[in-house]
Amino acid sequence: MRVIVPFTARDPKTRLAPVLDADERRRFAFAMLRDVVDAVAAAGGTPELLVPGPLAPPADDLVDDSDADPLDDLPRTVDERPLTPAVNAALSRLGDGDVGELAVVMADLALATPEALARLFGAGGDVAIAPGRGGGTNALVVRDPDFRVDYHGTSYRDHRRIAADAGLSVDAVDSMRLSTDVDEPDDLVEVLLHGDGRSAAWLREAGFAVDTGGESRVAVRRPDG
Ligand SMILES: Nc1nc2c(ncn2[C@@H]2O[C@H](COP(=O)(O)OP(=O)(O)OP(=O)(O)O)[C@@H](O)[C@H]2O)c(=O)[nH]1
Ligand SMILES: C[C@H](OP(=O)(O)O)C(=O)O
Repeated sequence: MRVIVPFTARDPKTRLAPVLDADERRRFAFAMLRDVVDAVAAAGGTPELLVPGPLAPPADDLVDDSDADPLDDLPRTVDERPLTPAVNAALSRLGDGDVGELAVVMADLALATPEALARLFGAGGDVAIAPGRGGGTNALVVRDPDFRVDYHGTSYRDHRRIAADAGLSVDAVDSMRLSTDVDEPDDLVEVLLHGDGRSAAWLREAGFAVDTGGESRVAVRRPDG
């Protein structure tokens, strides 16, 4: 399965600005991207980056010199357009030659595991969707050239409608790990609680910890932040 991973390092993760400065958001975005690329490859997928320009990954965030960067030598398509037209251009390869299916997996799925992704890749339907909490579309598999994406807002609902209008079947994949995209400060607690990759390690290194201190809902704290 070829797996497109859209990623931008241009002022990424702005909704995390209340807790991370611009350089930190960029580093954390790369840590999540590396986790996602590792999980996609371990699930048997072939990751390809979809980026708006050249990438300059922060090498000093790797654990040590022997820590191979999963981004090295990864195939990448550069498309300066916004997310939706860039992904649709990538999906237009469907039906060419031997490209019978393509997956799109967002780079902010810090909890994605090989098992969860393998379940998505093996799901049925002309379109298989892993919804995000709040109505987004965190990952999908497309097997029909008539399907097009329309991201942002309640894109899960929009994608179901687009598929229905084209007469395509949809399989929804119920997965806590794929439904957790890391957008808001509250999402960081999920990474600390359930993550065991570079993203969780990066947050701990940056001083974040789970805060159970009397709130009705658990949060994160960063004593020096
Ligand atoms: N290639 C490409 N990827 C993008 C673009 N915008 C967002 N992405 C990626 O799409 C995925 C979902 O991004 P969002 O969470 O919607 O946006 P974000 O820019 O990361 O975060 P916010 O600034 O908080 O909205 C992430 O993997 C992003 O890196 C874009 O314009 N081009
Ligand atoms: C990609 C987009 O992400 P969001 O903007 O909802 O985080 C979506 O799920 O449609």
